[in-house]
Amino acid sequence: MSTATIHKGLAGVAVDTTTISMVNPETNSLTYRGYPVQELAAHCRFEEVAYLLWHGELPTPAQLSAQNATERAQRALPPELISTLLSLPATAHPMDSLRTAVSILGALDPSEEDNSPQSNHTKALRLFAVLPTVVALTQRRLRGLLPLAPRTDLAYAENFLYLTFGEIPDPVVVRAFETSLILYAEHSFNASTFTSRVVTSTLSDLYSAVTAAIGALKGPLHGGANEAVMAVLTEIGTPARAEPWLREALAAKRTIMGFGHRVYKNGDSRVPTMRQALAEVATHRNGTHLLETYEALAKAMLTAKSLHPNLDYPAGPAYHLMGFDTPVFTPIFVAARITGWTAHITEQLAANSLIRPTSIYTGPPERPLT
Ligand SMILES: CC(=O)SCCNC(=O)CCNC(=O)[C@H](O)C(C)(C)COP(=O)(O)OP(=O)(O)OC[C@H]1O[C@@H](n2cnc3c(N)ncnc32)[C@H](O)[C@@H]1OP(=O)(O)O
Ligand SMILES: O=C([O-])CC(=O)C(=O)O
Repeated sequence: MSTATIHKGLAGVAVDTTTISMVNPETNSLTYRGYPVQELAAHCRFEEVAYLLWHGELPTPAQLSAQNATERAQRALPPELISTLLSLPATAHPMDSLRTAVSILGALDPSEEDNSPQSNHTKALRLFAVLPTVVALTQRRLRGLLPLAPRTDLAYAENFLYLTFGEIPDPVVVRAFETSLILYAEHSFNASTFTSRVVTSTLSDLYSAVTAAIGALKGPLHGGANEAVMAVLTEIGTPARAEPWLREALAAKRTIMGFGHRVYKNGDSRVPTMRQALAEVATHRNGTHLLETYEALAKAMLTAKSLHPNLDYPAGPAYHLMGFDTPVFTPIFVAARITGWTAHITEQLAANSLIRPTSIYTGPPERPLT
């Protein structure tokens, strides 16, 4: 029997260094390239944060306008992609559509196999530009609406919302949406980012790494929780039901989506900022009742299990009040996290080592076949 120690779920195991973000559960802080995420959310546009994650520094005005021009010029989807997306069953989960879209974009890209930093940056910016168009197409399809053409005169967040709803909502909603994108952009070696690094470590291509990362993010223990939270809040219905609902759910050994975190044990650094954004949208969009149910469940969960909410908890109801259908919540997370994933893919390639852990065999001992 081996004496090797098993680290189930790789909990607490540091597998590499990174310069992209630092999650510090002791100080309850998160920095991107050294900048506190709350400050970035308060002062930056999402395009600037994307630049920061990719390049390590915030852009100068000239660098930002060059990036914006390239991004805006690439927002439209190739016709082959539109027809494939529209050929998928209308019941397909939007995460499946998104995963398929990235895979098709890889197959259509003649430079797919070029893993140079320049080529991969070009691909990252292209995915950043087109993902809102794909998400909006899937959202409109859920409502039986035709896709809209992207607008090059609008900034990233405004264009995303316009493509989805056919109009640009109030600045309160735009800002809350952009806040969520900035908070979702990057979070060190989470499961989906690690997945992208594992795929990259085999010297596979960026599209394959992102496709795999989308699959990892879809799960309800990771990004899929923002959709599951909305199901829970809908099931609870009223603030007064939160405590008895939780008692029954915990007695039935249910996992309460949107609570707990592998790294933060005393609260997710991003939640206060997103909770504030949720409160602003709730005031603006007649969502006080939902906010009260949100608060009642969070309070009951802290009392019953000493567990704090994670970012998916405020993001889910905020997206609901903004007007998105629940199956589109995790795809929005993808559109934001493409920045972090692609920064990590570049970092992995710059100092690559095949990621291949070991296991301890506990099956039958060797035995003869005949
Ligand atoms: C953006 C993101 O991806 S954030 C994460 C989003 N995911 C969710 O919200 C899903 C719900 N949460 C969970 O399932 C977990 O908290 C995870 C997967 C996020 C983290 O899990 P781990 O780090 O493995 O924590 P672990 O499972 O060891 O939890 C410790 C204890 O708290 C309990 N616990 C943790 N989270 C929850 C929860 N959401 N509901 C009920 N109990 C929970 C566990 O059952 C365990 O109890 P035990 O010691 O009696 O067995
Ligand atoms: O870090 C994690 O394990 C999950 C998470 O919060 C994220 O990816 O944003």
